[in-house]
Amino acid sequence: MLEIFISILFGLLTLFLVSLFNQNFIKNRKHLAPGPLRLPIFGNLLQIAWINSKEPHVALSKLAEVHGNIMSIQLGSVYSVCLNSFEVMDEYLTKHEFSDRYFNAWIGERSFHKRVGLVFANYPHPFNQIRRFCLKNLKDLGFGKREKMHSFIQAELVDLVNELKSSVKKNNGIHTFNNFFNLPSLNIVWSMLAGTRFEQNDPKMLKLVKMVEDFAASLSLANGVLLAFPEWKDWFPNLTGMSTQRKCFKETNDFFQEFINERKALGIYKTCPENLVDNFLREMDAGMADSENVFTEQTLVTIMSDFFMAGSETANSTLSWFVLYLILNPKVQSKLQKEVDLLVPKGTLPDAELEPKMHYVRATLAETHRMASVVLLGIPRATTEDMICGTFLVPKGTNVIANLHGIHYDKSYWKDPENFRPERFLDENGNFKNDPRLRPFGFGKRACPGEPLAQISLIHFITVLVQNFTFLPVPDEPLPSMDPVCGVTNFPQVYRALVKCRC
Ligand code: HEM
Repeated sequence: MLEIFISILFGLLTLFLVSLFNQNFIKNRKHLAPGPLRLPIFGNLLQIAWINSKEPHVALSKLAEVHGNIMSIQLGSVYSVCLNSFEVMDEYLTKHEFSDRYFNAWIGERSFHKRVGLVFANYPHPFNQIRRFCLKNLKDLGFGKREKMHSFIQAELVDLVNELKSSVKKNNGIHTFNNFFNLPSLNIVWSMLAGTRFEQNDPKMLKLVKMVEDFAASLSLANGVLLAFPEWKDWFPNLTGMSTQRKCFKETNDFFQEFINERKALGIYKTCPENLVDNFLREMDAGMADSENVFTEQTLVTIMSDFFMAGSETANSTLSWFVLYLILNPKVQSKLQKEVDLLVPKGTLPDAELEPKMHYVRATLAETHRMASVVLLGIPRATTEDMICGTFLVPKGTNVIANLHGIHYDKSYWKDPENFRPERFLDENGNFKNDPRLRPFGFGKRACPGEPLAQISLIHFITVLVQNFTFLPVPDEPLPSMDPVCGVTNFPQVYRALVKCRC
């Protein structure tokens, strides 16, 4: 019996060593970027988990200190390259050859198992066509223009202030921040797609909020393993969170399809289109005869889902971090209130002329973006052909990870990255100064198309929040934790605050 056991053990050990040797030395690795030793099956996943299982971006930054800013990482079966400095991201992510997205069977679950939509559209075709359509629509519908945005956002802000006031009144001045900014963030994206907003407590809106929250909750690290082992989604659907996700994808896609059906039945889109969906339906009709037409209903459903997933979670997370930073940095909060009180009369919003004068508000937003780095590792890119980076080969189809958190926490540049210090974005005269190394919205052709919309709405939210409230720690409770909850976006843990109305 013992002999059989020893033979099996010996066999397994030999298999392990052969595989280890093959993975690291036999395959043609000598031209590839350096990286940590790959283990059989898991590649580098175990090392990443060993270094920091809760914050993989921190583990990648640590590994990059040893292996360099262009580093090979084997994520299970997926060969990847991780970029870790501003210089390499600025040089490579702006190139055509780095402008595709990594796509696998897991990612395809949300988009009819096809590369339709915008976020994962194949580069350059149909990406160029779809992106051009989306940008033109954002522009034509007024998103990105301050005056137009003003009217869209106003209603969200009024509701937000009332909601917070009534919550603190009910709870002796205490509010628990848990996805509090989800609803207004979703509503802004919805008004872009649909041309209208939902009223508070509209059952349809509440359903949509729940779907997006369930989806975000399902994006745990256990679920992230599907990036490395997409086939596990069918082998272990419950363990990997795939079952919940499938339900979310179906519900959200059905929701969008229902709206598209309503617009089609209404028929207004043919004569006077009112929103992005109407404009898309027109493109669909115009291209009916063209077999190459990329304007299909599945593409439209996926674009809607893309904007929801990409636009609402990010704004919700940024605002949640912003309030938390204010609680922990009372001096910043009073400086902000001073500037807002001076420039923006109570009950009004900053208009297009005032906004450039709001130096401290803009600096605080920039510092919030830097410190929160809500899209920690970007959205995975892929190379369209073999590329030489420095002296290394990055083969065609490589999954490329951009460690955006790494560039925002680079000690050699920011000096004290762990401190929340908006002043780093002010010049000697107290004027806001942008920093090219602040890259929350990414790089190049695939950079975030929602940036103008996000920036304008965030400035409005910040202004109204400090205009109306002061956020403080809850007396006799430990300070809220800065430890993040990492999924695709980076969230603060649920926290409580003492909220004082400034009315
Ligand atoms: C705080 C707010 C936001 C942050 C930090 C953020 C960040 C990002 C980042 C890092 C990327 C990947 C860029 C790259 O690959 O280089 C991205 C892509 C994208 N974002 Fe945003 N985003 C925000 C808000 C929004 C909003 C409001 C929308 C829509 C209304 C949006 C829609 C998208 C889309 C569609 C893409 C994919 C673009 C493509 O692949 O061509 N985002 N975003």
